[in-house]
Amino acid sequence: MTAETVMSATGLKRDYDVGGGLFSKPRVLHAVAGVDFRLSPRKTLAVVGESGCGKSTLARMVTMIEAPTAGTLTLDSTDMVPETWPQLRQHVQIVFQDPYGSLNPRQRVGTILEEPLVINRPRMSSAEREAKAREMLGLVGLRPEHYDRYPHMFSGGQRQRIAIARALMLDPKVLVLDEPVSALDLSIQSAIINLLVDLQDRLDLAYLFISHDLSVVRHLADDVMVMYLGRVVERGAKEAIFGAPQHPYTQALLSATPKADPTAAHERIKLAGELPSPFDVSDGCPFAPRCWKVADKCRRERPALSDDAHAAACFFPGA
Ligand SMILES: Nc1ncnc2c1ncn2[C@@H]1O[C@H](COP(=O)(O)OP(=O)(O)OP(=O)(O)O)[C@@H](O)[C@H]1O
Repeated sequence: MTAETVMSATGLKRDYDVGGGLFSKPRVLHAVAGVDFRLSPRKTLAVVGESGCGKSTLARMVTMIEAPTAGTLTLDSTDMVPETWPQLRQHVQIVFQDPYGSLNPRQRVGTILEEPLVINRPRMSSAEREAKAREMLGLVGLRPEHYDRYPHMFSGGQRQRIAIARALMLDPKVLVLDEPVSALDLSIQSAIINLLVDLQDRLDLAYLFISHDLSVVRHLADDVMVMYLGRVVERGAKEAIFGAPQHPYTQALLSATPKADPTAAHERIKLAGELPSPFDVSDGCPFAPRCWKVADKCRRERPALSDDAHAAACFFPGA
């Protein structure tokens, strides 16, 4: 691993036993089915894909809420296993989609911000905690008097700023941003995205940015990982993914996103059918049932993802 990798995953898997009763065995659902990635300081890796592709499961493993079924996760070369979670957790913080549900309505902003310090920095004095909370309020663009207010007194965008400030209280290395602007009005989204860009720069943060919205990813990402049914089907630098998508699934996702240049020719690819049941994944390519390029080989064999900087798990990549 290079010194420039803050977090890495190798062969990461998470299975769930689903169903099962008196007369039937539970079935195994492969929510994340072998994912590799590297995250560098000051960089943003975007994870994109439809609902159900495994993004939230990945976020739960990375934030040490759930252990992987198989594979390894490391933070600064230390394995992230239940024994090391207590010492590593403070370095990986998460910002959720819903700024209304993620803040305790009965607590003042100051209390909300200081809670992680009360738990993780027991020797810090209350004056030091307050100073840190006020510093973070300023950093996210809020005012000192907001310290004493309650969440209901803020707009959605301001609440998300509070959630971001709380995530920064322990000086993390990695922020997991789980659809952080999806619940906000369009006009507020760009202000929050600009804030995230500014904070990354100032605080040397690495972002794992989970989103189904490619137009947001276009603004924030350095690298992009496209997931489908628990697997990475394409990954590469943002410019490569947006400029020359190789996997038919990525092409379909992109064709449904407004273009940076609205005058450019642009044909929308309609995907046939819904995301299939995660139980019905065959030995072949998981995307085969919805793919317009499908050939016999795709139904029999699963295409691998190469180690190339820009790679697509497809037998017929490209236009
Ligand atoms: N605790 C669980 N028990 C059983 N199945 C689960 C559990 N958590 C997730 N799954 C299943 O794993 C698959 C991936 O789910 P996940 O929530 O990670 O996807 P997602 O891409 O984050 O979707 P969304 O954007 O809707 O949250 C889905 O088929 C889901 O039903």
